Amino acid sequence: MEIFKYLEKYDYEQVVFCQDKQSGLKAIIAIHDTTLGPALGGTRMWTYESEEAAIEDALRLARGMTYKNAAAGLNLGGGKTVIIGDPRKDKNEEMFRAFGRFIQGLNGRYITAEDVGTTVADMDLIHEETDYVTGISPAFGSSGNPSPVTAYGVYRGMKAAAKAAFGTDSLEGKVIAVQGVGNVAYNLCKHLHEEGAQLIVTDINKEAVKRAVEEFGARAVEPDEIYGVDCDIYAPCALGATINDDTIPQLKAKVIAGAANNQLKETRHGDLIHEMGIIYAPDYVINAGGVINVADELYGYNRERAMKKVETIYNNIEKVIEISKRDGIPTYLAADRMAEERIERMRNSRSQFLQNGHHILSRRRTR
Ligand SMILES: NC(=O)C1=CN([C@@H]2O[C@H](COP(=O)(O)OP(=O)(O)OC[C@H]3O[C@@H](n4cnc5c(N)ncnc54)[C@H](O)[C@@H]3O)[C@@H](O)[C@H]2O)C=CC1
Ligand SMILES: CC(C)CC(=O)C(=O)O
Repeated sequence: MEIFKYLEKYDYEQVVFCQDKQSGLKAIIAIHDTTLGPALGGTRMWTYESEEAAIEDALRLARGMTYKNAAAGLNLGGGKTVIIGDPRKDKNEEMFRAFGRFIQGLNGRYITAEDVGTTVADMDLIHEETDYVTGISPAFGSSGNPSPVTAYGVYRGMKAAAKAAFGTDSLEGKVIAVQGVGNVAYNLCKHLHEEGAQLIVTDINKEAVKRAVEEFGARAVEPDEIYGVDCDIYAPCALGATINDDTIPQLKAKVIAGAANNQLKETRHGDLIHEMGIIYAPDYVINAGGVINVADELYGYNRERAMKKVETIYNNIEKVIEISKRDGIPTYLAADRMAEERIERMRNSRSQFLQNGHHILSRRRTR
């Protein structure tokens, strides 16, 4: 991988490699763009096939956060961390504390939170070493686990996309195929079940599938069968790149709306589904609920205020679909334009985020 060529192509600011032999920490912090403010994005722990795959994931996810935070109207830039390792076997206290010290060393340019493979308990360990972490336990005046709020935002965004496709935002009786029933999708399924949707689920974790079958009356299918099932809505809620050359020909859904980051393998796959008449709710617009929620901590967490902002996801999905129809462009492009326009507007009045010795997070303890 020609790293600087890649960084230049998408204009990344900084990549930090963190190594701590004692704890086994191997982490990559990618900071994409801090025009709007410090980079906020979660930490993913995953067993990557190669170091190159881990670097690529960190970079793609960090850029996604720049667009997510901008489109959500947050005054935050985009960054993300990946920790290389198996979250079921390789975690230890020293690892997250060492990672916390690396974050502290960035002096506020990057703020972390949960993502796949990390939990509130992990964030609490990071918090032992740095204030630049969100999604820690509510006992610290924090917002806790972001997944239920992400799920609520996805549910609202899915309704907005359904309205454009079916003429009503009611999901009653709609058949929804959910890929991955982890932290976010479990909570999403709860909302969908309560509204009377019929669920088809899959996961590589059999326990997660069993829970969805038992609690929501979902029908279970094998992981590779989910793309081709007869359904109204496909909700990708596992990992990225599931909308690709292999899966697109199998899709029967009229709407794609789910929580996963980086759902399109390549942008041309967004063009393809647009040509097929599928309404795609852009990933970083629909799954912004979690980051909106944790970002509220920067003002002293207020759940009511955070949830009010999460509600705007419905309008943002409507807006993106409107722009797509008006300009005859795919929704992913409409979302990119919306985010880029906001960053450009702010670029004129702000340069790189600079720490001024008094970070906004320092307010959290005083309330
Ligand atoms: N947790 C949050 O608040 C947010 C999460 N996201 C994204 O949403 C997605 C889900 O996140 P979480 O629910 O937190 O993660 P999670 O790890 O709790 O859930 C993911 C689930 O997908 C399953 N899975 C993995 N590969 C699979 C495959 N090939 N087929 C079927 N199932 C598979 C896993 O077994 C797991 O149950 C991720 O892409 C994440 O980056 C985005 C925004 C916020
Ligand atoms: C989990 C969120 C709090 C932040 C994030 O990394 C995301 O939205 O993907």
